Amino acid sequence: MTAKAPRVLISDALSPAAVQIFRDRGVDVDFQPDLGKDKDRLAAIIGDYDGLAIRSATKVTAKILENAKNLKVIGRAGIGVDNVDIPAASSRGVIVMNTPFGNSITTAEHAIALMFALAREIPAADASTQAGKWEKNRFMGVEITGKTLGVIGCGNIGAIVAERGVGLRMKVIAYDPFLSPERALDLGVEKVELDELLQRADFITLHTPLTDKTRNILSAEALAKAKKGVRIINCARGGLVDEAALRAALDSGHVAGAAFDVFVEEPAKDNVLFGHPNVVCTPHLGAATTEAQENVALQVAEQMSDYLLRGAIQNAVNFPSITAEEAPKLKPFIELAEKLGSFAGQLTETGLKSVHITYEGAVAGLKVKALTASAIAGLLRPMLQDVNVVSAPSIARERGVVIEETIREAEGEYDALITLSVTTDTQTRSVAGTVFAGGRPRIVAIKEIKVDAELAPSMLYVSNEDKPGFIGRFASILGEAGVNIATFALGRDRPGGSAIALVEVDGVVPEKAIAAVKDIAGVKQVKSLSFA
Ligand SMILES: NC(=O)c1ccc[n+]([C@@H]2O[C@H](COP(=O)([O-])OP(=O)(O)OC[C@H]3O[C@@H](n4cnc5c(N)ncnc54)[C@H](O)[C@@H]3O)[C@@H](O)[C@H]2O)c1
Ligand SMILES: O=C(O)CC[C@@H](O)C(=O)O
Repeated sequence: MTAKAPRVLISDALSPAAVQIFRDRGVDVDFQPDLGKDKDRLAAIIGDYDGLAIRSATKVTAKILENAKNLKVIGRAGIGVDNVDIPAASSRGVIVMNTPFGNSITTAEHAIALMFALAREIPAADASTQAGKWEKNRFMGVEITGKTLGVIGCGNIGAIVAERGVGLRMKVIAYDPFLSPERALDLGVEKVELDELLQRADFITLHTPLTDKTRNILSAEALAKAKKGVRIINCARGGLVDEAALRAALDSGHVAGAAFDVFVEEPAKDNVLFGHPNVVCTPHLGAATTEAQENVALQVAEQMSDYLLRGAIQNAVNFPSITAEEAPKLKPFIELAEKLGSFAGQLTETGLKSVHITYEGAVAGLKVKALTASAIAGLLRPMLQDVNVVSAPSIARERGVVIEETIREAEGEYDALITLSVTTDTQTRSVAGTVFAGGRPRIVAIKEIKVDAELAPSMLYVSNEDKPGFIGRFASILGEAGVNIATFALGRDRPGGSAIALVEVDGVVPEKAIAAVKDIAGVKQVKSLSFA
């Protein structure tokens, strides 16, 4: 039987190149470029799709996600993912990926274009000339050469703008707390604090994401500190500049001009900046070139197909990246991590406090974040419904569970070992496993007692005092209950000490038989486990 092709909905105006990529890769694609504007219709049909490819018009809200019963991945053909409710997507296990570089050059070029438009009043001069006015004396511009360009946010796009600024013989200064001195040197920019940038810049260009820290980074107070006659360009996100305060600063002449591609409210139909003679506006065109749109459309279609067809994760904002080459190597360890988590989760009866996962040997070189997420998903699944590898870490964090990882060389007899220690209100329990040849995960220690067992769909776990007679009595209880024992793994810390048994059984062990096992002298805990 051939597997059903995954279905992807494109709900914004992506380049048709994306449609072709999906088709070539064997993904069933539905291209509805205007759907993003119709949230009710989107909510009505989203349940039919495994993937959703968007630009900025589609708003993926928690409500849309509630209806997205089959959704596995959202792909943003572009950079900003502020139109996606990431926590809601994560808690539903939906991967959200973007294309961080495909439109950077284009957007940087738009910022430079707007800088020239401001410096030489090109839009107003164009309108006047085409109106037959020939106002040669009205439009007196400023030269850019030798001026100071202040870049706020020197990441992908800011760095390209900075380099172009240096090429234009400008003095470039940058404010970005995460810009290293080495990178600043490489780019030929001077790293400064925000206040210094405000005091020195003739042009300010913004290139940060919109966060709680950057919202209104150019507030009324900041604008007041800026050099008189400054010109401001925003091609990043609406909300980085206080629009009303900027209008006041333009009206007073303190700010000489502003060029905005992005606005607090979009589509911007009626903005406080509109109508000012020294303001230039474009309708969020930063990424609007044929080249950039092809780049991001191709990239998002490739990334989404890779995930849906091969499990590879690239540029996800809510999960570590896994390449198509890594995916098959990780697979058996993901299964192992999830089973170790499930083992601990099924035995956990009191509140979880912390989880410590140690990766030893070959497994330490793999994407341990993905393995940790799998272990946490396995751990939480017996307690919570609908938890998966994407949502598990955030659910655990929300519940105050501390998650720690240790990565080290192999210390014992296994080339690769994962040890999961779970601390609850009452105890710490550890379980360790490895992957044997053929990719089969096996448990090799429980509570530091050596065992060797595969985790089968139906199992019984028993911990007891190591005393003669236990095995005979145990086997006859199961025999009397008509339960067949498939495999039997035993371990103990020392003769007469603590012992454990992991027993694979065919079918379900009746409660009565479990109660009878509990009554065997020296038995401390008996639990039916399922690893379906
Ligand atoms: N207009 C458009 O069409 C368009 C197109 C693409 C990207 N964008 C937007 O451009 C912005 C930049 O994109 P990018 O790809 O360069 O992002 P990026 O993540 O590569 O760079 C952002 C930079 O901002 C810095 N930063 C973060 N917080 C800061 C703070 N408080 N103060 C100063 N700097 C801070 C970061 O250190 C980083 O270097 C984003 O908001 C993105 O959504 C707009
Ligand atoms: O898709 C667009 O046109 C805008 C893209 C831009 O805002 C981005 O963040 O990549």
